[in-house]
Parts: sequence; C-alpha cells; structure tokens
Amino acid sequence: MLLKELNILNFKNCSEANLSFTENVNCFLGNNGEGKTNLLDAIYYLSFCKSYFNPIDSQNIKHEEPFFVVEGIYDKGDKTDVIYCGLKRNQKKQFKRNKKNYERLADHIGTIPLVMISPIDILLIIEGSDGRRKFIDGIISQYDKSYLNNLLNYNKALHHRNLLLKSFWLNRNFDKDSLEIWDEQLIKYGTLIHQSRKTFVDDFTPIFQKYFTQLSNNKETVALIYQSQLNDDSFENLLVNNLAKDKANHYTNFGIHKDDLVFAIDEFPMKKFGSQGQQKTYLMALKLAQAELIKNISEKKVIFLLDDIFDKLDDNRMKQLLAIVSNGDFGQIFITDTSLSRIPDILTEENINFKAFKIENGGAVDV
Ligand SMILES: Nc1ncnc2c1ncn2[C@@H]1O[C@H](COP(=O)(O)OP(=O)(O)OP(=O)(O)O)[C@@H](O)[C@H]1O
Repeated sequence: MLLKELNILNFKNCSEANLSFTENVNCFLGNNGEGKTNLLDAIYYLSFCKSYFNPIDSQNIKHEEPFFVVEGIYDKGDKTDVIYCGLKRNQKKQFKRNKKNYERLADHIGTIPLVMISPIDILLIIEGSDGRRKFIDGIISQYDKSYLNNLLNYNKALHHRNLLLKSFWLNRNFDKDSLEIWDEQLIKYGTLIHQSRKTFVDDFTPIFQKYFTQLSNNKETVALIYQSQLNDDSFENLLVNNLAKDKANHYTNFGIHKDDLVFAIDEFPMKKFGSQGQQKTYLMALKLAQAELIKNISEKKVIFLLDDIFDKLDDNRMKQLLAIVSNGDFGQIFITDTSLSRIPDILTEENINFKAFKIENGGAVDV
C-alpha cells in the first residue's frame, strides 16, 4: 500500500493541504508547533479511523471550523483505493472506502497496515498494563480480523457481567443463571484472545530481540514475558473459584483484561531498571518488530510514521534506524524533524530516495 496523495481540510491546525508523496521517504520539516505531527496523525487516521494522540474526534477539527476532511489516495499495485474520513461537529464520523461507507469501522482496521513511532510511546514502558494490552491488541488486529471481534465481544460480556455483579450487590440478591450467560461469553472469547496473545508473543519475541541487538550493538539480553492469569488455569476454573471475590468486589477480578506484557532487560523489568537510552532503543525495536510481524503475516508492506525520533536517538542510532527502515523491506516512510537539513543530509549520504516538505502554520511546501 502506497500513499500517493493526501488531501486535508480543517484537520487540527491544517486548513488545507494537497500533498503527493514518494514511495520511499517523505520528510515533514519545520519549527515546533507548525503542524508536522498533525500531518502524520492525518495519515494515521486513514489507517485506524482515529487519531493517535487525541481520542476525542471533534477536537481534531480545526478550531472555529465546522468540519474536517482527510482523504488518502493509495496505490495498491493493480488498483487505486480512495479512503475518506469526514467529520462535522455533533455528527457521526463518515468513513468511506472508494465512496462506500463502512458499516463498522472495525472492518477497515488492517486494510492499510501502519506503525507510528512517537515520543509519547514511552508511556508504553512507564505506565500501567492497559497501554501494553492495547499495544498487543493493535498489532494482532491488523492481521487477524477475528481477533478484534473477539475483543469487542469479550469487552461487552465483561461490561454486562460487572453491571450484574454491581446490581446483585445493590439489591442484595444473586442470580447464578443470569451470571452464567456472561461467564460463557467471557470464557469463549477470553480463551481465544489468550491463545492469540500467547502465539503473538512467541512469534514477536525473536524478531524484537533481533532489532534490539541491531540497534544497540551491545550485550544486554532483552525479553518479553506474557503474564496472564490464564497461563496457569482454565478461565472456567478461575471464574468458578473466585466467584466469592467477584461478588465481594462487585467486579470481575480474573480474565484477559488483567494481562500484562513485561518488558525485561537482563532479567529485570525495563520500567524500573532500564536507562532512558535503553528504554528508547527498546521502543524502537518493539516498533520495528511490530512492522516486520505485520508485514510477514499480512504480506502487505507497512507505512511507517516516525515522529521526532531525534528526540529519542543519537545520530548513530538514528542512521542505523533510517538504514533499517528504508532498505526496502518495509513500506513507505514519513518522518518529521525540526531541522531542515539533518534528515535530508543523512538520506543523501546514504543514497536513499526522499521528498521533503517544509511545514509552516499547518501548510506544506516542497523543498
Ligand atoms: N483542533 C485544532 N485546531 C487548531 N489547531 C490545533 C488543533 N489541534 C492541535 N492544534 C495545534 O496544532 C499545532 C501543531 O501541532 P503539531 O504537534 O503538529 O506540531 P509539530 O510541528 O509536530 O511540533 P513539534 O516539533 O513541537 O513536535 C499546535 O500548536 C496545536 O495547538
């Protein structure tokens, strides 16, 4: 999938843009706050039907404007796909592929595989398990359609089971049969999700370790440990054996919603013992592995969005990263930087084909 053209109206600080891209590296260059990341986010929107940064859709409409439109024209080799996303204030988001509305946005996920690397990804390491579960879910959903459905069904059942537990507590009653309806759903979908996550971590870990070694050139050993209550017992047993606790807390204490992915370095948690540089390299390796796994399984090249990576890496690691992502194994690359020359200089030195845009006040001009 190659993004040939991006057309924007009123998306964040961009009033209007009509950009055409190269199939190699595309650079958005300019000062802080001019709108470089917003352009990456518009491209992200077209793959995931939402912003990477702001989950409230209406806040992505340019201030004082009534709507936004983001449209991408993709080259699929044998044909062209036009992906359209439009949002009017106080109305439902419209998302279309070749002028046809999607019935469910989930059906679009995975159509245009994409990986974003941004400074806020550090939260993946330092914050709670929720972000790491979303990280796993985001990757698997891009190559396995049934996974996202299983997850939606699991979350629905969990929500209803928790509501029921709360109502038993409020009304001081208990109805085993109605709880079992949701238990069955949780067990069905939770077990499938657990299996998919386990397989994912097994497949993902060696790819991740390969990139970490390549980027860091050092002797540290890194590992990913999938923690799940379902690793040691069946979901059915967990629910039966912990019913008293669930009733007392009026909440479901066991399940795949409690899973975590432990990032380890030399057998210690990265969160507590990794240096900032190690954490940054760890993140890069995670994202590269994400792109490679999606590419291997979906057999589609992956669009790579690299936001402010100088913020993350020294010049050497930056060069190494650019060399890895632009060697043709991955797909098209979009990259931002505050310097007009730093990335173009490296790309010229490395003989990598690129196109550069200068971003000013939300608009873009070729340089
Ligand atoms: N809905 C919106 N309407 C108008 N402006 C917005 C909206 N949302 C965000 N902005 C503005 O867009 C501007 C550009 O943000 P962006 O993150 O793209 O800058 P950047 O060029 O990547 O900067 P940096 O180099 O600091 O990362 C910010 O000043 C932000 O306030």
